[in-house]
Amino acid sequence: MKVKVCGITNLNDAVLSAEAGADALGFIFAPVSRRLVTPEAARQAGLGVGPAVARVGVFLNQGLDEVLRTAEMARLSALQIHGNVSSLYVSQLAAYYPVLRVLRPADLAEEAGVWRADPGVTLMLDAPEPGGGQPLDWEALKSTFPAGAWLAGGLGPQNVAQAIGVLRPAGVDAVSRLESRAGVKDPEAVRAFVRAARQANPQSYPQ
Ligand SMILES: O=C(O)c1ccccc1N[C@@H]1O[C@H](COP(=O)(O)O)[C@@H](O)[C@H]1O
Repeated sequence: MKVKVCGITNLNDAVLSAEAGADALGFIFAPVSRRLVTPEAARQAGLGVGPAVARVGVFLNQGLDEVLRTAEMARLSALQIHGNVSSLYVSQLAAYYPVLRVLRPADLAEEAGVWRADPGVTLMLDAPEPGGGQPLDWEALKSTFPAGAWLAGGLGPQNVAQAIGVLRPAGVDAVSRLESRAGVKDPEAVRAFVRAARQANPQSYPQ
């Protein structure tokens, strides 16, 4: 299972997250975000942690050209795509980068099946308001959570093990509960989150 620490805005937080054992760092380019980062800052932070850590750019309803130009400038290794976009849009991006396609629970029935046979697109379930720190109803999602999907939404050191036990996601992702303030990581929260995710045993919660 992969662990992503999102909302990275500086080299120091990138290094502490990588040293804590994160498999992926998230850089948010959605203009509405309180963790908005420039491509240059993302490039410096992402390249500062070496080749083993994925550098995921987060986008929300942004044009294809803007996404691809930003990805190139920031030296991203993958794209996380939120928003009301077409499957053609996602497929066009997936021709250049591995894609995490973020869906809300309400979107699952309509869109989850589209990507089942596409290895270049991985689903991630998140709350309707991304970056809001609101957990999903994991029990309610048990019957529809797609195999191989990642999970986000209000995850932190205190609840990630339970979420893993209920849904067995292929990856977990968090931002709000890992910060001392928007855009700045709390080192101990990051370390505790990665540790809790790594130690979680999917068999340890009654199914
Ligand atoms: O965090 C944001 O500001 C944000 C803005 C626009 C799109 C995505 C954003 N964050 C993503 O939301 C998940 C869940 O956040 P949280 O842990 O519930 O606060 C986060 O991992 C980002 O990928």
